[in-house]
Amino acid sequence: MHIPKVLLVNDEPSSPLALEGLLAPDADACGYELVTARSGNAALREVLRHDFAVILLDIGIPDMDSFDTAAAIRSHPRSAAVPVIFVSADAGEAHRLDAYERGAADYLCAPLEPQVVQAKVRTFVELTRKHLQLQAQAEESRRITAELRSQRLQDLELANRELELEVAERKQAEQRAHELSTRDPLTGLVNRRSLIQHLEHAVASCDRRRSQFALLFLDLDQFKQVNDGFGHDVGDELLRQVAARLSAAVRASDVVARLGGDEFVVLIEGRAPGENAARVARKIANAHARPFSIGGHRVHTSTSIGIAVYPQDGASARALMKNADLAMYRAKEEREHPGGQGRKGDSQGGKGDSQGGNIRFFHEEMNRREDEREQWTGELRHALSHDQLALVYQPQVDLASGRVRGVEAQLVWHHPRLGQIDAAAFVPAVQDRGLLERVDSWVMGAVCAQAAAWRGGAEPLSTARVALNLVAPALGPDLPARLLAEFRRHLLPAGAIVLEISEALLAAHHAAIEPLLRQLQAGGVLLALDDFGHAGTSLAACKKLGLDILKIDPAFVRNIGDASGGTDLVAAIVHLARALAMEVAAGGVDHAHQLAVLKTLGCDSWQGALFCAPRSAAELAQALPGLILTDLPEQHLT
Ligand SMILES: Nc1nc2c(ncn2[C@@H]2O[C@H](COP(=O)(O)OP(=O)(O)OP(=O)(O)O)[C@@H](O)[C@H]2O)c(=O)[nH]1
Repeated sequence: MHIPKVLLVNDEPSSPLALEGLLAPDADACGYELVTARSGNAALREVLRHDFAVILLDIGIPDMDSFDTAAAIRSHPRSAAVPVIFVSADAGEAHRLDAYERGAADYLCAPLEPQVVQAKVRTFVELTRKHLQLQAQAEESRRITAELRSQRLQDLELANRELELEVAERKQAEQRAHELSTRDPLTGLVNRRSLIQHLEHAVASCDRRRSQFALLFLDLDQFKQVNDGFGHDVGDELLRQVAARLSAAVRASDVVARLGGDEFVVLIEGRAPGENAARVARKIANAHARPFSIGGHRVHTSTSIGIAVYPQDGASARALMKNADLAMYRAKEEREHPGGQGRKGDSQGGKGDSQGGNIRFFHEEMNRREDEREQWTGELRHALSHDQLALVYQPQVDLASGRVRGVEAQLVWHHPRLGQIDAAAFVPAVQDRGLLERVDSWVMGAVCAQAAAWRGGAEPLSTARVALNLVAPALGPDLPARLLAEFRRHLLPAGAIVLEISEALLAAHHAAIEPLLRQLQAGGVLLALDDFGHAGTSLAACKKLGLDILKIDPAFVRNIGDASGGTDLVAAIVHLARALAMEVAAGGVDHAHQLAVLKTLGCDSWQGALFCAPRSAAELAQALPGLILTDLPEQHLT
């Protein structure tokens, strides 16, 4: 704490007015400091240097008049408020009054009474101390106020920063929520919901401007196999890379969306959208021709693309999507069943084959076909539950012995309107895989039951193996279990049942099918490759899969003897099948000369109208004995 000072202006320490000796003991006791000046000028210098509690001014100081000194002290702002006590040997009233008028706080006359002087000085010292205390307190409260203000400012700044941060976070969260609601999380493309909005916007703007836009609907081919073969992560990465290639193939203004699974949509606005769409579709298909490199794997894929143009191919966003989807579906069918009857798209729809995919434009005809398909599907569902399905059997004859070696069961439908129709007439129109699998279950049950019934009867059916065909487009993973359950339920011996597998099914699902085939063979079911030569299956694949029987496509049999080398082709097939230790059977044998050639080539068995058209089980059992003895054209068999 600041120590109060007292200035003694006194020229002569030994004079009767000498103040030092008088105040020194009191200064020590009361805690103040004495400063002495021996002249008026010295006093002024001290005043400029220190703050004093009180000044005791001896009137008889040298070099300046005491009153002038007092006036000089009072005139300076630093010392104006310091009380000045005059000390004088002159106790005259006039002198005293003069001193008070010049601002003296007190006037002391000799002889000085020490206690009085000390008491007066102490009072001013005490006042100064109080004043200093108050000043210190005021200073402290100013400091606290300043600190509080600064603290408050800091708090405010902090609160402000926190608020700004919260606002930014909220904005980010809103942005994220917006992206989540409009973007597909896997690929970052526009999602289905957002695409619908883009479409509706495009519809409105085209209506206003009387313009057009095109929609490309894409679906990857055999994507499931990528998941099954390489794992879901590779499937995900393929989807991401496909998304990137799609985005790279279109302009920035075009919208690329992922609907889900392996389905994508591209929306193309601007001039000549139809032509543009075809060009973009080719570009996209070509972009799929290059393999994708994923985690050390080279993954091949292709895409089926359907194109619909607004407004001619659909009067609303929804209708356009449906029709582009339909066109895509046709493109896929065309790819999976090239030249397939009933599955081939309409010739007016327009199609394009690029290496990495198949492209089709929508045409109204497709809708008509779709309606037909729906009708077939509904009627087949009804047929299944109303006993309208049946099996007919065509014998398969051993070429060497002429005896019936087996029968092929064929599915027919006693249609209430159309009469009896073959499976080929309706199966391609039914897209409901689940329904087709239910039909297959029925076929498996009926064939096994019939085979078991014949087993208990007369030759040759009691030893004939019964072949069956499936209608579902793929062998489901549970198929072996379903077929073997029927097989065992009817106590059939190994080799009693032959499963005929189409080439198309084998080609499309080669990797996944192998363990299923092994399971069937292990359970005693023989396996035949149906209609060989139809879809270009390699014999190496047959060998790898260990198939038992190879059935030559009737189309090749029909060409036996023609000028284009049909016989040579059949000869080559028989030869190769022999080299692979497979049994060879021929289907669709309608003429005796075909049979003669097949025998010469070393074919094992045959079936066809030449011997017997497909018949119901009962009719066949009745007809067989006579057929074996009488109908074979022996002259052609030698
Ligand atoms: N990896 C991955 N697979 C998915 C995703 N969403 C759906 N899938 C799978 O994608 C497959 C799509 O089915 P489909 O289109 O019928 O399969 P596909 O093999 O391409 O058949 P086609 O289109 O007839 O050629 C199914 O196996 C789904 O499980 C996904 O986000 N990631």
